[in-house]
Amino acid sequence: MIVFGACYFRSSGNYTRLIFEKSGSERERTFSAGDVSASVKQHPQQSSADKSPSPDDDRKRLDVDGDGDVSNRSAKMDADVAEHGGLLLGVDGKATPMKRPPARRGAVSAEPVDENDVTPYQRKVVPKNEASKESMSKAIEHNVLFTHLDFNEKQDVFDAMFEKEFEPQGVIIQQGDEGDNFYIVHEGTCEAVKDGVKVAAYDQGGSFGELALMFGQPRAASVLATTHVKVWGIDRETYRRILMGSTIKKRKLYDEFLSKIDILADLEDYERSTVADALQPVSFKDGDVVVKQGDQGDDFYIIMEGVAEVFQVKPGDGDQTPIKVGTLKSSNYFGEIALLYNTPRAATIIAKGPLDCVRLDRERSV
Ligand SMILES: Nc1ncnc2c1ncn2[C@@H]1O[C@@H]2COP(=O)(O)O[C@H]2[C@H]1O
Repeated sequence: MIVFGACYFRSSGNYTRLIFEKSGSERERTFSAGDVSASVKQHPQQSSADKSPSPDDDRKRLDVDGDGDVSNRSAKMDADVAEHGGLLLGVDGKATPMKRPPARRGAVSAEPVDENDVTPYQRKVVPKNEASKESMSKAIEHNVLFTHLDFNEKQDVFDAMFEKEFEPQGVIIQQGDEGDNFYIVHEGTCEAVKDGVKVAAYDQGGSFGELALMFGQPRAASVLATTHVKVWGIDRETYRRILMGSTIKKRKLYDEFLSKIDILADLEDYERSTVADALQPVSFKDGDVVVKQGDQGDDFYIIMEGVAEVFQVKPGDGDQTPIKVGTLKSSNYFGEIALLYNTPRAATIIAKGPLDCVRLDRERSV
C-alpha cells in the first residue's frame, strides 16, 4: 500500500484522521487538469470507469504542489504519516503534522442504557448574559448536532446551556469520573487524553462527553484545555432527553456503512462514530450538479445509493465540452482532494437518477 496523503478532517470542531492510500486492490482514477489534480477512488468491482490511469496520471496526482518533484512529495507525505500519523488540515488549508494516534484501542462497545428510555426530566433554565445568548443561539442554528431539532427542543437546549471557562491545562473532564455534562467548545482548543495518550482534538464547535451520559459508564478519557477555553455545558438529563437519541440513531445507521469505506478503514471505532455524528444526508435528483469543476471545495461526499457521473473539461483543449471520465456508485466517494490540497474542484459530478449521499462539511460551525 502506498500512502499518498493523510489529513485530519475537521468537521464541526472535531478532528478526524483520514488516510488517502493506494493499494493493489484499489484503483485510483485521476482527473488531471494541468497542474491541478483531483481523484476519485473506486473499488474495482464497483467501477464502470472508462479509462485506467496512466503512470503519468499517477505522477501528476502525486505532484500535488505542481513543482514536478513527485518523489520528494510522496516521500515527505509518507514520512509525515509515518512520523505523525497524519496531517492536521486547518480551515485555511494549511497542513500541520499531528501526533501519531495510539495503537488500536478497544471498541466503544457497551450498549446505551436505552435510547428510548425517558428519564424523569425537569426542564432547566440557566440565566445567561446577552453575549452568551447570541452566540449560543447561533451555535444551535448552525452546529450539525442541533440541526434536526424542532423549535421546542432547540429552546430547551438553549435554556439548559451554561458556560464554563478553563485555563490552559484545566481539566474539563477527568477520566474515570461519573458523567455529568456534555460539552461544546465555544472558544479555544482542548484535547482528549485516554490512559495518558492523546486521542482527539477539538476547537470551536467540537463536542465531547457523550459516552458516559449515553452508556452510564465512567468517563472514557480526560479532556483538558490546551488554551484558555470557553465551553457550553448541557446537563445529563437534557442531553439524554433531547440529543442522545439522534446521536445513537445516527451512529447505528452509519457505523456499518462507514466501516466499509476504504478511506475510513483505518479509523478507530470511536473516530468512525464521530464521523457518523458529523454526516449530513443530502439527496439529488437526476441531472443535479453535486460538485462543479473549478469551484472551491469545502465538502466531501460518500454515495449511499444511486449513481453519479464524472465529467471534465480538459484544459488547453480548445473544445470546452465536458467529457465523461468516470461513473461512481454506492460507497464511492469524491471531493477529498480539493479538501486535502485546497485546490479547485477538478471535475464535475452529476447525479444520474436519484442520488443519496452523505456529506462531511469542512466549514466551520459556530
Ligand atoms: N478514543 C476515545 N475513546 C473514548 N472517548 C473519547 C475518545 N476520543 C475522544 N473521546 C471523548 O472523551 C470523552 C470523555 O468523556 P466521555 O467518556 O463521556 O465521552 C468521551 C468522548 O466524548
